[in-house]
Amino acid sequence: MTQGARTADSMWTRLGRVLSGSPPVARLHTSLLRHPRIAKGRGMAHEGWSRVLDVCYPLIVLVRGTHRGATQLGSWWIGASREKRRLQTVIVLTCLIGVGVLKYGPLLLAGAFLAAVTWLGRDTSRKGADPESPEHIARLQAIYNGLVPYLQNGDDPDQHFKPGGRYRDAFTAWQFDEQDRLIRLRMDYSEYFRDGEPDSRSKVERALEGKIGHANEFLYAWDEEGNHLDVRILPPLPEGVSAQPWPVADIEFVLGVTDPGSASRLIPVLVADPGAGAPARDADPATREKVPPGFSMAQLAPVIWRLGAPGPNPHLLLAGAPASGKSTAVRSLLGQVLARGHAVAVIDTDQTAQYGALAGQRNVVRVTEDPADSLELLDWFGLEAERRAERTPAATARGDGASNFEWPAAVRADSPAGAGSDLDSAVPAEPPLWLFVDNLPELCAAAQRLGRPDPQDTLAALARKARFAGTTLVVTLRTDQVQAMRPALRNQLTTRVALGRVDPVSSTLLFGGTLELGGAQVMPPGRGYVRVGSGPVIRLQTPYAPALAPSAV
Ligand SMILES: Nc1ncnc2c1ncn2[C@@H]1O[C@H](COP(=O)(O)OP(=O)(O)OP(=O)(O)O)[C@@H](O)[C@H]1O
Repeated sequence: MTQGARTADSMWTRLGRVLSGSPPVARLHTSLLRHPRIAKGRGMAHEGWSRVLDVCYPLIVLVRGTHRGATQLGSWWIGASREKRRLQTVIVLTCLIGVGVLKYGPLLLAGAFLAAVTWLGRDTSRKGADPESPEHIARLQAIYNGLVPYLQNGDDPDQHFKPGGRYRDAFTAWQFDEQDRLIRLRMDYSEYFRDGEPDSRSKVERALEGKIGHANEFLYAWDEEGNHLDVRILPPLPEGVSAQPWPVADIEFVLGVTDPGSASRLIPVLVADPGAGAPARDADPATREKVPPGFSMAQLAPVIWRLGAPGPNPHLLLAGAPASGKSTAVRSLLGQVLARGHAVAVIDTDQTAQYGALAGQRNVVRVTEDPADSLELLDWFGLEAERRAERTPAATARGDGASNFEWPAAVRADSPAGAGSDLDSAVPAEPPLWLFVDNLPELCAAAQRLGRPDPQDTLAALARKARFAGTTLVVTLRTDQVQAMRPALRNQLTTRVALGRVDPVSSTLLFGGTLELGGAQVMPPGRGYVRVGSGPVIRLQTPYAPALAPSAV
């Protein structure tokens, strides 16, 4: 805030205090101040007054300097003895006259006077004071104080964190956004702090979240070599985004939306206004022109999963906490896949009947819930991928005949023969084929119960072949089950999504590095993180996709 604005503010505050002496006047005063026109007028008056003060600032400095000089001269005159005063006055006057009679003497004297009064008139009110605003100082100091119990170390020669210390002893950089929210904080800590131990880090991260606010999301970058912690505090991503026809290329699939800074482009997205009820799932390009009531069109950053021919990241691993939105994300993807005429097979060993509405739809090869049927479908998929890999790759990759393709009755669940017989029969010209496995550990447990080999080996082999067969795998599981997953399969599923909170171990397995994610104790459904191939880890909000007929997705 400029000095002018501060002065104007205190003027209004004083006036308010005088006026608000008695309750009725106080009420009138408050309601007057809150009146939109008066508030606007006050804002304009503040602005105008601070501009006037800014323009007149040099004059103010000169007047203040002259005044301070005159005051100092006055006190010298009163304090000095008569003889001393006389002698010093004669010396100074002689010097001034001597300089004044020189060629450029008057100019020199005027310059010296200006320099002296400018120096005397300088703003000394904040000399040595912290340049941050008092509100920011209070917030940063509160965060510092909250970290002291976890980061103080008696052996630290720099004593970055100590009771009674100042936030500047440890914090090296911070940033507030236009809404005055802290969005970045960088700090140094003792070299003796055990930053390699997840437990120690976790305590610091939870303390930071407690002090900065659980409503935010946090990205932590621990620099173990340099003993620095860089924290990024991110605002919530937009909610109310539902599955809709995304304006993207045919080889692109939208996994959700992210921060504008994390995407290379923005696209128009229909967003439900808060409290508008169910998201507009059935919005189509025509309604984009005319936004339905309760919705607005926003330019949002999409998370794009690009599937080329063959693509570098053709398989997706979707991990998430219970009820974090895994099946919903799968449904959103299924809708996009089917809308492009691709074929899908779904294994839902969870038996949640989430995908029941898909059975019998065009290009839905089969939806299985029964473990034996699921394993059979997996076997068929393996043979089919092998057969496709041996056939003309170009035809498969292009998806020639995708829209007119008829699946043989043998593999369709809605046909009488579809319950398992002859699944390995040959299939003619083909659209790209997808296999969705919702809840992989359930399928593994079922295979074990039936005395069958671990499906993870089959899936890993399938994933390797799939690059040349035009097939794509999408596998979901709970985040805490990522550790138990076979690396051979995990390494093949290079597009990674984690919904909900992610513990440090799973985060490292899914996203690598020392990046740690934290934030709200309860994240909204569909909120998480994503990394496509070797790209950066970015935030993700998946679209809402209710279990309806996929033709409307
Ligand atoms: N992107 C989203 N926007 C709004 N609501 C969502 C979103 N994703 C999921 N939900 C809601 O969250 C709830 C749980 O979703 P879902 O069943 O997809 O989670 P899940 O992780 O598959 O659950 P489970 O662990 O039981 O398999 C549902 O009520 C769903 O409607």
